[in-house]
Amino acid sequence: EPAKGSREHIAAVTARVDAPAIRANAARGNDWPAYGLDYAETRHSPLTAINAGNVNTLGLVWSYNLESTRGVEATPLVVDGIMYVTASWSVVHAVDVRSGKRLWSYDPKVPREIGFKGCCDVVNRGVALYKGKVFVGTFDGRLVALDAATGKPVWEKDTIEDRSHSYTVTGAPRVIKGKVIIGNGGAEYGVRGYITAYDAESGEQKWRWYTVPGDPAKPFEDASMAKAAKTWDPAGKWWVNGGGGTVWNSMAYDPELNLMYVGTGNGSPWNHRKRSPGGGDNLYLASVVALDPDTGKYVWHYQETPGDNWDYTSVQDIILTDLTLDGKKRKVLLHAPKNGFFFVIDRTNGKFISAKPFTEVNWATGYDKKGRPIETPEARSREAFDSVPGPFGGHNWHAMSFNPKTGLAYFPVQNVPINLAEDKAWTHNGNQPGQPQSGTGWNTGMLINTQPPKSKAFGRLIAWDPVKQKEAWRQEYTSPWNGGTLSTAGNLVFAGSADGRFAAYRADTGEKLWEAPIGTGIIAPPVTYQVDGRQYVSIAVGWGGVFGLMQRATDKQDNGRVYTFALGGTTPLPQPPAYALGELISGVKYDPAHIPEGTRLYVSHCVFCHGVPGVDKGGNIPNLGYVPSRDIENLSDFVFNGPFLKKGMPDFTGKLSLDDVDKIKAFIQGTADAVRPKK
Ligand SMILES: O=C(O)c1cc(C(=O)O)c2c(n1)C(=O)C(=O)c1cc(C(=O)O)[nH]c1-2
Ligand SMILES: [Ca+2]
Repeated sequence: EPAKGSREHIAAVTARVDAPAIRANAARGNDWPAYGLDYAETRHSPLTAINAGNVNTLGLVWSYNLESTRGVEATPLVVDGIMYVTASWSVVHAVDVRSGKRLWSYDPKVPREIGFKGCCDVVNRGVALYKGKVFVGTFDGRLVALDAATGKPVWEKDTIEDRSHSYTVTGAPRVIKGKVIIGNGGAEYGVRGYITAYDAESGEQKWRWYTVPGDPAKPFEDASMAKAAKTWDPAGKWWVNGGGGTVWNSMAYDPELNLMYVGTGNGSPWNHRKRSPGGGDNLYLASVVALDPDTGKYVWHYQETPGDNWDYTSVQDIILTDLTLDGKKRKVLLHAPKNGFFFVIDRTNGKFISAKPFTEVNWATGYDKKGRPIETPEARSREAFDSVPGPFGGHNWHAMSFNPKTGLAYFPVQNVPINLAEDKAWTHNGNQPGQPQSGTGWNTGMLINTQPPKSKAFGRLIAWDPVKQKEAWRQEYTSPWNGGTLSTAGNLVFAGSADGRFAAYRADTGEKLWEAPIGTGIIAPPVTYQVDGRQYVSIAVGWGGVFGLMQRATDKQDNGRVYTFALGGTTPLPQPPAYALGELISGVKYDPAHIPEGTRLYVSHCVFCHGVPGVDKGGNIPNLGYVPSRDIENLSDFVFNGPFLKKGMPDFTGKLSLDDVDKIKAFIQGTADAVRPKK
């Protein structure tokens, strides 16, 4: 017997992680060997040692510093006490659960200068584990296989077929039938979505499936693309910008049906009229698609948001389960995408069963019997529309779990108010292949927040009954953007929140039973597992993601950390340092006549990282209302080849003029002046 935590031990226990082991573990719950725990991605653990009766004695065992200052979104994987977790910039850490100490770490050395190529922070949602190898998709689009015992790279593949466009990888790979499967992101900048399978052993590419058709003047890759092209209008030249449909988060697999399921992303540009002037559903955007995992061949799809116009990605977690509906047992999939409706779909054939709103919704009143949304007249307004849910989703990537005993799905629900109006001047310019990818502003074909949004911000944790299609309970949060969930057979739901609390709730009633004040905002989902007969709960913490770039709900902020809890744990919680906002800027000279144009420039180049000056309070990226006033006076020093290129800020040389910068300054100081409390 090699010593626990030794290379021999790690090699032996990780070598055993294969399909039968992952399936057997789903019933025992000793390990957490795959992203959603099992292929059905239920995130429901059968462990009961920690339960509703004793969770109040849960305490910290150890915390581990991820040395990360940006968003941490990873689901840690654990096999016999060996944990694999990722931090920002796709850095992988192997941690010994028995000691809380580092075994190894691996930094894929993503060039920090490309940070701006991602819409939504330099995050990573975790690794896949299979037969002794750990697989990570890196922010710059590589898929790297590491030796699980040593952290040394075994093979590496470039998954990006066109580097003139801003593709990034933030999602966790999955391993299905010996193939590592990974998609990518970039639909805020103009890319064509696809998903690729590589042989886990050799890295050889096995298949690739595109989610949207390419240039119709060229041969289509397969029949699914020819079929999809009929739902797009060539007058929109969607292929120039790529069309979107990125697969940046969810996958699930049904071994009996031999089908894998992927969720696809929004249209690129967002604006449907710009993308496809004659209308059309624009397949396979915002859909759940079933593929043959052996060949990558399209089998069926169900499109949740036809003709997407609101960044309504359908990449949210997909959960496979069986439900008794009208007295019949049905193989279904459960899905709560950004668009605010909870879907129950027949996973054998993609047939729509039901959809009901799980949150406030104003773009559609419901779904008809065929599974098409009934849109409200204002939903496609050119002038202005605060879509609810907003583009950050009624539910984003934050993990959902499903407890078959309570019959409830648990996930965080929210609204982030955003106003959308058509950018009438938008053209394909600036995003042509071969030209420098702009990436210096979202390429949406929309004016975003040039008019102040009126919808309300909120966040809550809900339990949803997919049979009744009804909320069973809720817990209100203090803000949007909260952590994903873990469900356990101990009648518990665990989840963290934006305001830095990690809590356990009764799964059947929602009553809060336990809480740990972590301090730092939480977005990632917890996991649970058993080591040497003791049950643990772990959560990776690190504020960030798209909302976390510009806003936060805490006054404390620490590096990324993994926290591990067990019954009777007595380690004191680390106290994160306080986060203090600076003074509101003042005295920067400007011409008020510049404010309207400055607003347009600011919202198209700055707002999605820096937020609204003096209104948002700054997240991981400073709010420009609260930096030293002289930095705004000297704004061009930061905008053109500035000091933050190494942190991922773009260089706006050639994209903005000195005049433009003056107008942006006017907007920043003007907005700060407008919100300054009157004496
Ligand atoms: O369309 C895309 O390709 C794409 C990619 C990503 C991503 O890769 O993180 C996000 C989004 N869209 C998106 O719309 C979104 O709200 C979002 C939030 C986050 C995050 O990690 O916090 N990523 C993304
Ligand atoms: Ca998106």
